[in-house]
Amino acid sequence: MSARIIDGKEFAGRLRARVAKQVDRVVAASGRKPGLAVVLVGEDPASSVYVRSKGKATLAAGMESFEHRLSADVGEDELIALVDRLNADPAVDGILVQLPLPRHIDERRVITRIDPDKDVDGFHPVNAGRLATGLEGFVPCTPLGCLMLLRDIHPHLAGLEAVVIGRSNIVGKPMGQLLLQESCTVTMTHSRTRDLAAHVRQADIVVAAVGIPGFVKAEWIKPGASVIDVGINRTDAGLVGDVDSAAAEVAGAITPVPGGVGPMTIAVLMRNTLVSAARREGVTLDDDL
Ligand SMILES: Nc1nc(=O)c2c([nH]1)NC[C@@H]1CN(c3ccc(C(=O)N[C@@H](CCC(=O)O)C(=O)O)cc3)C=[N+]21
Repeated sequence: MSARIIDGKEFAGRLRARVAKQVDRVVAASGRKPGLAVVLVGEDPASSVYVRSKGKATLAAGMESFEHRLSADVGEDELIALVDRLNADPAVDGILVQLPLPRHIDERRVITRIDPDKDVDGFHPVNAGRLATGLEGFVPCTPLGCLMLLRDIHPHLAGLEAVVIGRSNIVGKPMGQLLLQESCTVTMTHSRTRDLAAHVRQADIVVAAVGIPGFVKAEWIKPGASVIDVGINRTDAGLVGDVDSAAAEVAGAITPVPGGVGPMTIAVLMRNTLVSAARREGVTLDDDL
């Protein structure tokens, strides 16, 4: 049996189209476009590529893009001052500070400085707390994109066994919260988990976010399970995920790398920016976002 390949790129394209359609409502109500500010410190090539594609997607959705490129040796206080200006700027609905930051900058200080109601990345501890307690806030783009793909495959997620591999604040932890909110039975696994294979074998849903190429073996996957591969690893063989490619022979559905979760991350960023603008302007949006 061969798995259904989940076309994240196509799904993301449709989400972006729904976002673009509703941007007009904010424009009509407020006389301005939703605005996303992206801050890039330094010139890491991969980060530059991501920032460029975020800017392009923002403009394509009919929103305003503000790009701030700072040199790698910028002082922490200067970065904080920029965040303060963006917090105070009424044209800015969303603020994204591209991670990772150079080592001399305290990432937590920068993230916690962002106004939680402009934190379209959902990285601020206030938004993590809102997610954990079921309050309205911003959910990190990658796990929310994964959930959208999973909902498409499983109209009834309740009661399914979900195994999350990886416990980062950016993917693993919020992914676990989202699946729990959907009434899945969630197992959080990580580098210290004993007999990871035994956990994965029980799973109807596997979300892999460890950053190690081919870490999740095909033999671990329960036949027919849905596999979401969050890994984006650059190897000599090109971009590869965290899941062994042979898993596509066992799974019921699986996301490819590239073309799976990555494009969803950017589409959800557009969605979160629109939602932020709508909240700030008192505009109602359709619930197909
Ligand atoms: N504050 C912050 N927010 C982020 O959301 C954030 C970040 N920092 N730092 C870096 C990671 C990485 N990230 C990706 C976005 C899109 C693709 C994507 O579109 N990937 C394409 C391929 C792109 C390629 O060829 O490299 C795909 O998987 O098909 C990948 C990775 C967002 N990140």
